Amino acid sequence: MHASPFAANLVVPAELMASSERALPLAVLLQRSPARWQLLLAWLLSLAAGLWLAAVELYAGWYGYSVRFGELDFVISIYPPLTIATLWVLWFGYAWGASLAYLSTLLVAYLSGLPLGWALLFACSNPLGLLVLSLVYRHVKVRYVPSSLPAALFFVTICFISAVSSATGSFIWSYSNKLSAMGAFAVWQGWWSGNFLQTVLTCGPLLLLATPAVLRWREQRWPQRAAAAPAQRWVGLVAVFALCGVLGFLWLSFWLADRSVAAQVGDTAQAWQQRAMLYRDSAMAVYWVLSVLLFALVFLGYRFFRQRTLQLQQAAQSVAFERDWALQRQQEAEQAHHALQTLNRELAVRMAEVEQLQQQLQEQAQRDPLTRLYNRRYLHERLPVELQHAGHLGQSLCLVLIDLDHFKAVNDQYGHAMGDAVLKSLAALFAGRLRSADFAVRYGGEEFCLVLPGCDIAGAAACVAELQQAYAACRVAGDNGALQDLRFSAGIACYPQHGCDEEALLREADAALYQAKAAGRNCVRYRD
Ligand SMILES: Nc1nc2c(ncn2[C@@H]2O[C@H](COP(=O)(O)OP(=O)(O)OP(=O)(O)O)[C@@H](O)[C@H]2O)c(=O)[nH]1
Repeated sequence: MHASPFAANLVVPAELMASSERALPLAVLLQRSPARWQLLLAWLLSLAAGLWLAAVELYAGWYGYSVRFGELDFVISIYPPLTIATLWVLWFGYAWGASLAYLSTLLVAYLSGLPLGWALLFACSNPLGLLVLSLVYRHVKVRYVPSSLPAALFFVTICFISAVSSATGSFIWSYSNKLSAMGAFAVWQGWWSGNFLQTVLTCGPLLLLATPAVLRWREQRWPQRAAAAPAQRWVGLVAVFALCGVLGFLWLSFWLADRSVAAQVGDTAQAWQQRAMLYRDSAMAVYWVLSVLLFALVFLGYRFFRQRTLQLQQAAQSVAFERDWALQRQQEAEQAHHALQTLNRELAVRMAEVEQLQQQLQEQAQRDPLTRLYNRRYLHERLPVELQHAGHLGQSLCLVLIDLDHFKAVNDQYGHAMGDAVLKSLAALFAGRLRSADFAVRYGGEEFCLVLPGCDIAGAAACVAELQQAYAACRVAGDNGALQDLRFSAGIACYPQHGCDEEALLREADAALYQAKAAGRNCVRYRD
């Protein structure tokens, strides 16, 4: 039995392995197992660590590195809870990391004096950026561990898109803190660049170092089923999302720069100078963002078409494999068919041989070997059938017993060979003179029996008389001389008048034969 191996042939190349493991649902916390407490404890410790680090920053009054970008001073903000939340998103799923990011940001914002309403809104910014990250990694087949160059480049790209997405929070911050447009622009630039650099520089190494151990720990407690096939439409969605984000980024960059100068300085020459400088600085930022975007789109497109190409190649391979497999099966079937035909032919030959042997055996069982006449067994088989047939047709049937006269003397005088020859010559006479419906049987040593269906006594007597004449005319030659004028006596019994069965008829014919012998031989007798 051949199993189609084409399914086994569909091996996904290593580089197309599912990028992120399937998310661990929050519902695992409801399962009755010690592992849920470990997980909850780990999550709470992560939250506490993030909050503690954020609080340290808050009270130390240090939010990141100050840099000068052209004429603009801004702080590349560092926000520790973001690193922890990103790792939770990638290792355990969006819900774990997003909830952690939201709660820590909410607390930090509230502690730093933001009104609760604004804080609740503001805390959505990082989960928004993480959503982009999570969506991309769940639906594009790239490993999130940056262990190879493509994976690392993809990681940097996605971190950038995620950072730009989450930087929307900077406007809420600026607005709620009543910062000028110029200040908002600086906060925003610092937010996304800090977010981006922090994620790449802290999460990247941590993912490389700790992912195997974390996943082993997770796998032991919550073994995963096979990852679902990624939906290709998400690739397009993510690309559109990124494009919209960056186009928004460009528009905001110029709008803020323009507004800041127009609002603060007015339409003077100094204002125009400041405006030109801001445009130049923004253009630089735009240049870098566009470069990254271009790279991201090219990379995403490359990955997408590579995946599609590989899938097509695999499909073509499996079709070719399936076709070869089917051809092979067909060849095997043809070979089997030929072998079967040869066997059938051999079987037919053997069957014919067996039939021939059976016929020979049957002949041997029914014939006398010396005279080739039927034997007594045949008479017992055939006579009842002939009697039944005669009864159906209302016809008569004669049975004649023949015994050679003085045959012993032949043997004694000329030898057994001559005796055999005499027996054979009489048998030949029967074969030549009887009708096709009649048959002759060698009944005993020198005794013969004739069965003549449809024949009455007169007909039988005439037949016997002809045979006696012919026999007398026979000349049988042997080594010791030749014999002529051979004689036999006969007794006739006729169905139905002398009997209706084999035994009665044989008895009657034997009695008649006895009478013929008694009457001097070379004659025929029957009862009228
Ligand atoms: N050569 C030869 N002789 C046979 C065969 N079967 C029987 N005999 C001989 O046939 C002879 C029969 O002799 P008997 O029964 O005395 O009969 P008979 O000499 O013909 O005398 P009647 O029948 O009275 O005329 C015996 O000598 C048998 O040996 C045979 O197959 N071949």
